[in-house]
Amino acid sequence: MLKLGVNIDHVATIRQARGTKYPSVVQAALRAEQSGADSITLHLREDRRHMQDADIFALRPLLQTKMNLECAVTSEMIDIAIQVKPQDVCLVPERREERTTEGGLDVLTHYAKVEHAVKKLSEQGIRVSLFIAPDLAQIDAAAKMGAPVIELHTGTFADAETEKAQLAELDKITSALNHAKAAGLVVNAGHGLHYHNVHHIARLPGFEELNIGHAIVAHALFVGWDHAVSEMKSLMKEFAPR
Ligand SMILES: CC(=O)[C@@H](O)[C@H](O)COP(=O)(O)O
Ligand SMILES: NCC(=O)COP(=O)(O)O
Repeated sequence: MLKLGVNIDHVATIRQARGTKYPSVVQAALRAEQSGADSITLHLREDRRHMQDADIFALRPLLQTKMNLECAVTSEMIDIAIQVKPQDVCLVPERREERTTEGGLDVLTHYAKVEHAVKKLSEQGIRVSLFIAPDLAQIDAAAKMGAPVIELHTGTFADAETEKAQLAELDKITSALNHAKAAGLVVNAGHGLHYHNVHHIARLPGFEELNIGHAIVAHALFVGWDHAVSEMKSLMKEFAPR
């Protein structure tokens, strides 16, 4: 069954806007799990604009499902990940001045560095995922370096302004998914997925998990957190192949 990873970064964004103790990311995570989340995703950015180190350490023993920690390929982040020991670490690209994650991790250009990180985390029993563009050469490099999981960046698909552009991106995602499955990889997807576009991705056979955050946090303002999570889960269930 297609799984939902709920990304709670932007619950922390609201908290950090005022430097308050609320809204609680722990409460958000636990209630997301009760509302159907199969895992909790969080991104510890180098600039700590939303999630803080203390959040990650507090959440780790409390989560009932699993933690998918997203982080850049830096020695600081790899050391933190090894201390926290989440079930999954997803290595992502990061530019300090970006508004959100732009594009996938270029594992071809940074092959040696990423391979080293995959090895270090895997030795600790952490399952490593690489957040990459739907690009066959990137997938081949991910498989070659021994990453067991990839997450396909769906941001270009989500941002497409015409149906033609959206379909072209969907074709790329479909080919990438099939290519990665044939290479024996577990394949996730995420970024920019919303209640109005998730069906295109959920209906493709082969994905293990979709990671969705910003749209759920935004929708929760109007329908409440529990409902926003369960509505996304229901939509995915409705469209996922049986
Ligand atoms: C890696 C990814 O796609 C998401 O975790 C996203 O980065 C959420 O955090 P930002 O919105 O800060 O990019
Ligand atoms: N890896 C993608 C993710 O966790 C959620 O991204 P978004 O839904 O906040 O765009």
